[in-house]
Amino acid sequence: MGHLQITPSILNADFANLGAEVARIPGADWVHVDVMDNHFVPNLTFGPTMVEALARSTDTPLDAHLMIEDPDRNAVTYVEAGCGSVTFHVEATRAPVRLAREIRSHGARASMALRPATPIEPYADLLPELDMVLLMTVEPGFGGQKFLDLVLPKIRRTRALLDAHGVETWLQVDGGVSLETIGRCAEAGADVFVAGSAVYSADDPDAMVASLREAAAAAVS
Ligand SMILES: O=C(CO)[C@@H](O)[C@H](O)COP(=O)(O)O
Ligand SMILES: [Co+2]
Repeated sequence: MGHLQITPSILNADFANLGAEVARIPGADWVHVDVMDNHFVPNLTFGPTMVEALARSTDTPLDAHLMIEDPDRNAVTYVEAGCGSVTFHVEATRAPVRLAREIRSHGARASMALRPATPIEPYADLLPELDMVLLMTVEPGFGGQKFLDLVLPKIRRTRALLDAHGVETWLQVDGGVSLETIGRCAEAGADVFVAGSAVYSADDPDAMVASLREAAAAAVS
């Protein structure tokens, strides 16, 4: 397991002031940008032009979560826009190995996301091709949803598969992560934590980033 990282999602931030919103979380390891196309999920956010502007506004690396159809066609655009990590959904791609290799060859970390009901086992042999696996702990599409405890066994099984492969692949969880739920995720084996509403509904978002980090560390100490 790598060191514990906190990756705030700007989905619940003020979209009219994104540069300023990101400046409120200097303690974040990454900024998580949720790209939604209104096809793969029933919500629409922003595309590469916005992401590129955001990348210029901060030194914190961007972690793009692509909830789009046909990521095979568009994922590299987000590397070119300045993202240090690009996550595609396995349910949306025709060729996950080719896509992961393409993202890596353009210089970004390659990551693959699974919806809550998608099992990890069919993809076990792909893990060495990936820098990160993202397990969704809500149905993708919206911030502020309730954490799905039913994903916890899959987090444990994914951690066991990663350990069995002996790879450095990070294990990210996304959806409903808060002070109340982050300990369960860490204890199950996650090491990268996306938190949207928990961070941006806090009076002091950066203090919440620190508190989340402490809560995750306490669960595995
Ligand atoms: O990808 C998604 C939602 O589809 C997430 O990144 C959420 O935006 C996280 O928000 P919270 O569940 O933490 O409020
Ligand atoms: Co996300």
